[in-house]
Amino acid sequence: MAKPATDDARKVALRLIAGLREGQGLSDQSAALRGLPVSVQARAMRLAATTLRHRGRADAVLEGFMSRRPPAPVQDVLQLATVEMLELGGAAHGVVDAAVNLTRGLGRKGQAAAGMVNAVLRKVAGYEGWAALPPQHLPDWLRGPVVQAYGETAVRAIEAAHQAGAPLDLTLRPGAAPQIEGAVALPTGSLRLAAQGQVSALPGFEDGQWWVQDAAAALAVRALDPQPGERIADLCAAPGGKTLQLAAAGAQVTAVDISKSRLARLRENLARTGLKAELVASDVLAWQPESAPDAVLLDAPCSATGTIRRHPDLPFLRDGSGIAELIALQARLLDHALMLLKPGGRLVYATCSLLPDEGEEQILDALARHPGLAVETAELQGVEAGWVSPGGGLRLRPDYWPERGGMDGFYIARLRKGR
Ligand SMILES: C[S@@+](CC[C@H](N)C(=O)[O-])C[C@H]1O[C@@H](n2cnc3c(N)ncnc32)[C@H](O)[C@@H]1O
Repeated sequence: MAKPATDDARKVALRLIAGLREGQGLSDQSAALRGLPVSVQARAMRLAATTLRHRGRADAVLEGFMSRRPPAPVQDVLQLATVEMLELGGAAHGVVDAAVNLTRGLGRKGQAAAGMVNAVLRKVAGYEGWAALPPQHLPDWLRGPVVQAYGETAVRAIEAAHQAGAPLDLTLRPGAAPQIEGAVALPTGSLRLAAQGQVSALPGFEDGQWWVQDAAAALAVRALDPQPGERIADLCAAPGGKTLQLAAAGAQVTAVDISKSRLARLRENLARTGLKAELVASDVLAWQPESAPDAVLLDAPCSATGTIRRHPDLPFLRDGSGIAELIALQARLLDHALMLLKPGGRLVYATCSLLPDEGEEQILDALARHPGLAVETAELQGVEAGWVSPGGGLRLRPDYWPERGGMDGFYIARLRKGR
């Protein structure tokens, strides 16, 4: 008989997956986890995330054993059970029994489908081609432009990186050297851990020696090269990985973000690390500092398509319909940030997107709008020559460093304002 905790985790994982159809991402659904033992929460999250990472492959297997696709909640059960057996090595007997019970719990349609679920999953249990199935494709709205930008072979490698998921990267405070078992120093300076355990239990968390930040994200501040005492505006700052880097370098940081709840997380991060920054809750477009900053970091809101390794729900939540609006907002934010910056000052523009429209193209358009503005190629430790795009910015992709565990997709450009 399956353990009750495992059954609970499956039930919660299915609730989380169903929530995507209501537009709720995995991390938006913490209410579904409230009150459950931590182990069940962790197992449910892992099951839901793994199912989403392999959903397309599970469908490919299931299609071979069904003449018609069942209603969505039944398909969710089939996908979850398929991934549990073929990817996570769950014992067929327990997984199939649990899936049949979960299907029966879906009301009248579920009662009618239980026999089919039982029969199909017994066949799935004997399926032998799982390892050879290609990673699931990006959704069409994203795949098209990304294939156009990087080519089919690169996109397959990006899809493989999404399937593999992400390790845990830490940015160290200058001088910190925490002893974390299994941690490996990356060429760019971040520390990487393969295992995703409880972050707050790792050495150096309590005394703020480091913070969690993907290795690609950490390069935006390195490109800005903050100097002690410089006045730096960190625009779109929360939850603040980059604010912490700027403050740790000794800069006087003003961190601006429109979201009060995200700024509260930034405040917690500052308290834990003992680092200092002035926090401003405001729309960047309405913010006017008393004097022009020496440098600006603009980590603009974007499609976040570079973070699918860590957010496997994203392809199922978005349909690309909001991208044009985001691109227009990024351009307005960039113009405003340039207007605030002192003449001759530097500005780093960053987006965690795979789409050139939110990166390379955005900068080309800004250069055309602002005579005197120039892109500077930042020479950074550990950055490979092939990551520098023809326009001089850094194009980072999830398929880079495959032997090390990849990195988030990012675009980072350092600009110099005319005098
Ligand atoms: C990519 S995230 C920033 C991540 C952050 N820089 C870090 O390193 O942790 C984008 C942020 O932009 C903020 N944002 C979106 N539109 C904004 C606006 N018009 N003014 C200020 N902040 C905005 C969001 O609240 C979100 O926190």
